[in-house]
Amino acid sequence: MTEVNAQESPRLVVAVDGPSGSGKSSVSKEVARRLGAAYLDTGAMYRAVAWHCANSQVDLTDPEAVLAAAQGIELVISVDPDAERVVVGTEDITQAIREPEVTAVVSTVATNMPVRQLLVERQRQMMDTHRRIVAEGRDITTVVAPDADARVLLTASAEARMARRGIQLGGTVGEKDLKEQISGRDAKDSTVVDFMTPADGVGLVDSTELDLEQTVTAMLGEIERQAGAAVGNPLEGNAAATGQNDLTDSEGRAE
Ligand SMILES: Nc1ncnc2c1ncn2[C@@H]1O[C@H](COP(=O)(O)OP(=O)(O)O)[C@@H](O)[C@H]1O
Ligand SMILES: Nc1ccn([C@H]2C[C@H](O)[C@@H](COP(=O)(O)OP(=O)(O)O)O2)c(=O)n1
Repeated sequence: MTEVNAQESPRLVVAVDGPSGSGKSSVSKEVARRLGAAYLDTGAMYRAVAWHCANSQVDLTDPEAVLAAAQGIELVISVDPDAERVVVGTEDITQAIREPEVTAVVSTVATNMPVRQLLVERQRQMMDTHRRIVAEGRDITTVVAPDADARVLLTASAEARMARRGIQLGGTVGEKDLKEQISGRDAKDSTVVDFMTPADGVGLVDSTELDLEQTVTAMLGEIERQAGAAVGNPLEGNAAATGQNDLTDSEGRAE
């Protein structure tokens, strides 16, 4: 097996969007590992702002207060696909941002347009500092990085997405709550950005009938089709897993 060496490989920017539970995070992380690339979870940034608001008694119904909180946040987010880490100030909130209390309110942050502008700017800055990066979210293919070397919309049926999230949460969440976490949140989020249909030039990967490995393979095929030589050589290498990931700067300061 030949590994991808991030230092020698050409610059590569991959943008991935899709609805909740389509597999963006798990698939993009694995794709980043195999391409010797950094990984940016932009959803974690919206979640961090939501956590920060809740933690500092900011009124989430007041858009200006939420914007002020987003402007003042001291956020550090890792871009190593093997070491997810989100820190606000001195507090590690990697786990806290996945709690249902944050999931329930994050759309309030994500539908605040000035906050979006601010975070989009920070995401672009972070992406600029990495030669090879896979970034995922809802508006990466259309707003954050429309000029990316490869752009992919990852979808799956609502049933498949709900079933996956149910398993991921250990079967602890009832069907009604799952539906709100998946379809309810997507409905709110899609009032400000379209992540259900691919924009012009964006490839589509439908993972409904695929398992995780098959989805990674399909995604890598689509990236190779679009980005060609920038992908490097070859696709089957797993740089990070074999200790060959040459990311010298595994953190991006998002401020
Ligand atoms: N193609 C797939 N087949 C089966 N399970 C999948 C697939 N893609 C992702 N999963 C699982 O579904 C869950 C949700 O995936 P995740 O990557 O968190 O989605 P998203 O980031 O789009 O919300 C995870 O437990 C993940 O392992
Ligand atoms: N680029 C992005 C990324 C996420 N968001 C929003 C949409 C979601 O409700 C939240 C959290 O995103 P995240 O990707 O963590 O959501 P999932 O639970 O994985 O579906 O942020 C966004 O509006 N734009």
